[in-house]
Amino acid sequence: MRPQLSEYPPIYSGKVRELYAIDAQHMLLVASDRISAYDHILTTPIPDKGRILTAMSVFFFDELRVPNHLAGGPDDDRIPAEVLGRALVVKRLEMAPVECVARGYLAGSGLAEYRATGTVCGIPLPAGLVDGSRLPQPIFTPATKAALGEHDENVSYEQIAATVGAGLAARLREATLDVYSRGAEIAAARGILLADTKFEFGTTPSGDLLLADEVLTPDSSRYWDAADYEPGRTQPSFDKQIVRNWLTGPESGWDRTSDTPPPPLPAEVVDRTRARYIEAYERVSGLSFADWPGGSA
Ligand SMILES: Nc1ncnc(-c2cnn(Cc3cccc(F)c3)c2)c1Cl
Repeated sequence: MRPQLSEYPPIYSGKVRELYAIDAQHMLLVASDRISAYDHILTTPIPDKGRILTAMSVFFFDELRVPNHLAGGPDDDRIPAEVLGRALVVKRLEMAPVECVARGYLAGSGLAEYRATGTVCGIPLPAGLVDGSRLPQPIFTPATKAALGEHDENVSYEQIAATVGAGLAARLREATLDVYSRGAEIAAARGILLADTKFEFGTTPSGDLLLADEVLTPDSSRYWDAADYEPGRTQPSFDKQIVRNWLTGPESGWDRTSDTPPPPLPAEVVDRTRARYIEAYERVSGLSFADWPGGSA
């Protein structure tokens, strides 16, 4: 008999995820069906988004064989029925206060910093790069965690070393670049470019460094379709472009420069977006989402 979610004290609620306490050593990490766009959490959920992104994290945890915070499988008895398939039992860690970002391509805040300074997080890059340029090799571009609703602040490696110590900073950089490179290689072989990603790591009482949080999902990474890749413009998001186009198109009646919240999404946009998340999972993992726990079936 599975416990009720209400038996677990809530610890933290993020934009699209929640964290609950199971016991002194374990937490429940829950992914919702909420989707955010243009820094707004949309009122319309994408059915199964939480389950699909949980399945993606589990695929990469398993495939990349990285020491990680998982304390059980996706059907662990401690997972309440109402969140089965979109929740994971994880070991409670001492989280490093660093957003560990790896970039293989230039986009977003990295592009903005490059255009202003020719560097990203103090790392000099070749001249002449454009939006979407592939970098000569992936770079570690850490950020400090921002308050809910704020953007993370890119910081230099030296600043991270000053914060967490040279030893842990080196371990974070090495693990970040290793996991990103191997994950990006798997995805690229299946036609999906992981342009960048954000990891979180934590340590156990005995000092082991474990990969935590979500891993190489479309919420923590930029997913681009390799077939549409064309440097020199903003690349379309594999999973969010349908929503972005509708919100900024003539049908939504929404002005993203206004302070008004985005309108609800039409069913067709929701359905196509759900299909894109499933397509991303099945292409990257080679697995069938139909086999994943939870859901109405
Ligand atoms: N294994 C761990 N041990 C200790 N703390 C964390 C931890 C804290 N914060 N976050 C980010 C987050 C993940 C999901 C839902 C949220 F609401 C927030 C993760 C983890 Cl994953």
